[in-house]
Parts: sequence; C-alpha cells; structure tokens
Amino acid sequence: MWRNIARSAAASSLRRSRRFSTAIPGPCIVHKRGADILHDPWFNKDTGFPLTERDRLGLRGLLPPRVISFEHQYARFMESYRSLEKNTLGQPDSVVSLAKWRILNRLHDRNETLYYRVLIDNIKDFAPIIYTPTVGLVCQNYSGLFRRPRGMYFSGKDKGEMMSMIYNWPAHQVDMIVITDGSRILGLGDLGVQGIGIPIGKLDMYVAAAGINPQRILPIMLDVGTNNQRLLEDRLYLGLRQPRLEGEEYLSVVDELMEAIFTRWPKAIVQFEDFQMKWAFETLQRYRKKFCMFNDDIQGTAGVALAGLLGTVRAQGRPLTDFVNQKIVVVGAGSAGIGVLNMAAQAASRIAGNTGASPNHQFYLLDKDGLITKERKNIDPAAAPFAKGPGEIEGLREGASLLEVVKKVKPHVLLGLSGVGGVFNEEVLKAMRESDSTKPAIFAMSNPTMNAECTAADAFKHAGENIVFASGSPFANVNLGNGKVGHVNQANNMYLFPGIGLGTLLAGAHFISDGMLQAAAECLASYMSDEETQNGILYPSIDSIRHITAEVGAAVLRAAVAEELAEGHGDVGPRELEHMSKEETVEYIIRNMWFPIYSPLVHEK
Ligand SMILES: NC(=O)C1=CN([C@@H]2O[C@H](COP(=O)(O)OP(=O)(O)OC[C@H]3O[C@@H](n4cnc5c(N)ncnc54)[C@H](O)[C@@H]3O)[C@@H](O)[C@H]2O)C=CC1
Ligand SMILES: CC(=O)C(=O)O
Ligand SMILES: [Mg+2]
Repeated sequence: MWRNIARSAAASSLRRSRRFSTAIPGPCIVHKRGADILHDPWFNKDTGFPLTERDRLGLRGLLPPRVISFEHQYARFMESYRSLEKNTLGQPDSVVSLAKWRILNRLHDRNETLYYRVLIDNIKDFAPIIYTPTVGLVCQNYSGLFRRPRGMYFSGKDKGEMMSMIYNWPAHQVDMIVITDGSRILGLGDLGVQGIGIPIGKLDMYVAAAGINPQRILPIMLDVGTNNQRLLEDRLYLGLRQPRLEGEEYLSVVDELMEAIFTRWPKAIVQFEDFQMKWAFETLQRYRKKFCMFNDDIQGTAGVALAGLLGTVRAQGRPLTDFVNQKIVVVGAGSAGIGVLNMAAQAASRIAGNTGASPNHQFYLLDKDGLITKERKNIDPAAAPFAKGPGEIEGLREGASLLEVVKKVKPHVLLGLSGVGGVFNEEVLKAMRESDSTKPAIFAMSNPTMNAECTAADAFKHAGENIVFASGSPFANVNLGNGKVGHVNQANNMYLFPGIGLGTLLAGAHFISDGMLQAAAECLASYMSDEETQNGILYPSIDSIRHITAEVGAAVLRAAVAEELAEGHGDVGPRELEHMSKEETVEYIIRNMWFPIYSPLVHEK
C-alpha cells in the first residue's frame, strides 16, 4: 500500500484541476410561507426570489421590487467585504478579524446558500476566519458576541429530558454532528459553553469541503459547567455557573445525549471535538464500537500528522521504509500528541513488516514536566507505551528539558502539540541545526496562532533555510531573500475529518474502524508528488479542499467496503459500492456533494 504513494501522487496534480459539476437543482420542499421564509436562512434568497416564486410563496410586497441575481448578490457581498478590509487597514489584528467574522456571520444567519457559496469560492481567505485562528477569538468572546443561537445546547440540568429535547431540532434528517463539552478549546483551555464556536466552525468546513447539506448538520454544545474562574465570574457568561461535572455523573450525561442522538438519527455520524484528554480517550473507548463516532483531535490529527511525517521522509529523498529510522520528538502528551504517536507506531510496525521489533524505539515524548521516562510517577496509561526505559537514552534523565532532548537526540522531526506558544524557542530551534536529517522538520501544530510552538519566520531564521515547516494555523510563506521562499504547510485535521465523515456516511458504515482511518491518512500522504515534497510542500493548498475530501472520502468508503462494514446509503446498496472502481467511487462521492445554488422552492402544507 505504501508503495502506491509515489504512483498515485504523479496523477494527483491532474485530478486536482478538475472542476466540480453543478447539476440543475431539484426543487426544495418548504413548509412555510411569506415572512417565515425570509427569516429562515436555509430557504431565504433575499432579493434573489424570482417574481413567480414571490407570488407562489406569498412574498409579493415583502421585498423591494427588483430581482437581484445570485451572481450579483455574491458580487455585492464581496464588495462590502473588500471595503471592510480597506476600512480596517492598520487596526489591531483582533479588531479586523472580529469585524470580518461578524460580516460573514451575519450572512450565515440570513442566507446560507449565499454564505456557503462565498465560503467555498474563497476558502483560503475565509477559513482563517470561520475556523482557526479567528474561531478561537470568537469562542473567547462568545457570550458578548452572542446574537442568535446556532445548533443545540444541552446542559447538566437537562438530565432526563434529552430524549425529548432532541426532537426540538427542526430538521428531520441529520447526517453530521460535531459535539464539544468546551473543556479544551484549541490551546485556549476550558471555555465552557463558549466552545460552541468550534462545532460550528468544524461543520462549516464539512459543508465547504465535504459538501454535506447544511440542513443536515448539527453543532452541539454539552454544557456540564466550567472550571474557568474568569468565566464563572463574568456577568455576561451564558453557560451553567457551576464547576464541571466529574466521574460517573459526567459520563451519565454524555451517555444520555448519545442515546438521544442515535434514537432520533440512527445513521448520523458524531465527531467529538476539543474534549479534555481524560474524557477524549474515555469517551472514544466507550462509544466507538457502539455508535458511529470518532474523536477528531485523537484520530483526525493523527492521520494528518502521519501524512506529514511520511512526507518529510520523501522530502529527504529517502524511501518510505526509512520512516522506521526517523527520530521524532513529540512535545505534548495530550489527546493529540498521543494519538499521533499511536498511529505513527502502527505505521512503523506495518512498514517494518511486523518484525516484532519495538516500533516506538525512535519516538520521544515530552509533556509539561519534560521527557517522559519509565521513572515517571503516576504516568498516564496512554503515555506509558512511549516512555523511555533507562538504558534507551544515555545521558537523558526523567524530566529532561526540550533543549536537552533536542541536543542529545538530534531528531529528524520536532512536533509540537502542547498548546503552548513559543516553546520552540530560539535555542531549541538553533539546536535543530544539528539534526541528523538533511531536511529537519518542524511541526508547530498547536492552535490558534498565538499558541503555535513557534512562528514560521522564527523556524526558518533559527533552524535554517533547509527545514520543512508546518503549523496548525496558517502563516504566510517566509521570504528567505535571494528570491527564495520558505514554504509554510498547514498541518491541520481539516484535511481529513471532512473526508472521514463523508466517506463513512456514503458507505453507510455503523462504526469507524482503524482501517478506514488508516486509509484516510494514506490517501493524504499520497496526494503530493515527489517533486512537491522535495520542495517542502507536504500538504495540498486549501483551495483544493473539495477534491482532497473527495479522494479521502473515497478511500474511507473503499476501506469500509473491504472490511464488509459498508451497508450502503440511500438507493445505493453494498453490492453496488463493492463494484465501483476507485475512480467511480470518487465520482460517486463528488455527485453526492451538496453545492450552493438557489433551488426552486415548492410549498407543501
Ligand atoms: N493542528 C491540528 O490539527 C491540531 C492541533 N491541536 C492542538 O494541540 C494542542 C494540544 O491539544 P491536546 O493534545 O488535545 O491537549 P491536551 O491538553 O490533552 O495536552 C496538552 C499536552 O501538552 C503538555 N504541555 C503543556 N505545557 C507544556 C510545555 N511547556 N512543554 C511540553 N509539553 C507541555 C501537557 O502536559 C499535555 O500533555 C492544542 O493547542 C490544540 O489546538 C489539537 C488537535 C489538532
Ligand atoms: C484543529 C483542532 O482540532 C484543534 O486545534 O483542536
Ligand atoms: Mg480540535
């Protein structure tokens, strides 16, 4: 399978330029009339309602007489967006970012078709606003910014009521749900109910990248309290003013919500997002065989990081079998860091041909207390497999600092998932110049931008121009002088979670297996050509996110078919899925992507 990587990469640039077809829209049934339609962002077309539709739906007289085309509405929005950019020039970044978020959010609340069209067409400009980094700022200020609710809010006070509450959601069908308890929002910590911005942003990416119909997505906030004292004292705070539920009390609330969700929508897929580590692992283990769910921070991140790690081997011009010899230092032993090491260890064993040799020999794991060794007291069971034994690391003690580890190990890769901005400081980055790799890789994956382990500019300045660099939030490419450019990759789980969700949905799989996740990672790893990786380009541009997602979705679907987990979706049964070639599967996925165009609305009582 790894052998296929180079071959399929060669064809990938061709596939990427493919345009997405937009079929003539079928009618959309609406059970409302008149002003109720104008106030519903799923159906509203603003001034775009044709006159005949205005007559049929009781809208005549409720809008100015002139009909404005979709293209004209689009141009008008982009014009106001560009003038906002001009008018806020020179103002602090946070002010500009929030102003941009507000104008997009107002459109989201008013007219979803137009909103998703501008999002899809301008994803490179708008992803940093609706997703990381600005979504972090929005969550920090959510109670003050709140104007209208979006998604559903369940709280610890709703115990016993969730089964009936879930029926308050107006859509009959829901395909994709993203749920958080707000306990670890990006690298910003416990933000309680304000964390709802994350499921909203992730689901926006589902619509933009995977073409999930926005009427079938559902962001959920499970508010079990917060341990953030500042929020508890904030008079504007909109969540429960109590410490977080713990232990069995906590689990019983999550159990009840999961039962309610899958009772109403047995075929939905649930993505767990930004749960603190103990609950991230516990809930994944508790639910993954029972419900169709995955944890994006553990499993999505792992696949994206693995694709990047394999890319760094190719960047060095080495065969993939060399992956087992790469020395990888992971900084951050949380849900993301340990998820990455687990998947990297599995890949190393596969590549080594399951020789039985210790697969994590070359991995070094640090947390806030430094290097984790077997001498660590109360070691977390999830970190234990990666703790170094006394004989393995001569000259390095339990709790050794990052600088000591980098100087001693001379790693090929330094990967940060610590949530701590700047831990890859000047000394650490300079020490990476002594790396045993010809192209040392630095992955500063923590979000948002302020929490990145280092900036792109500092990485190239201190660690040298021949590094490969990736960050979780976007940075601009770095001008290295003499016409040279330091390429900045965005190593973010956005490259995988939309395809994992879409592939699972169209497969009709009842759970998400390791094989499906592995297929997603391998697909991303094979997306770039050898030439691109050797130029330090490990991930595709976000501009091609729909195409990447189609490929990843197809890989996930085919893995589900191969494991006999696919039960089919809609009219397409498991037999038909089985008979689809790889190309036909990609086509099938693309055909099932929703694309924002105005559909004729047909009223039904
Ligand atoms: N780029 C991406 O796609 C993703 C990025 N992340 C980012 O990763 C970060 C961590 O996420 P989780 O693992 O879920 O959090 P977590 O809270 O479970 O783990 C954080 C870990 O970092 C360690 N740490 C804290 N301070 C440290 C220091 N000074 N030096 C070394 N280690 C230190 C902690 O001990 C802990 O082991 C967040 O900032 C998040 O935004 C998470 C998922 C995906
Ligand atoms: C990207 C993401 O999932 C995180 O930073 O938590
Ligand atoms: Mg996350």
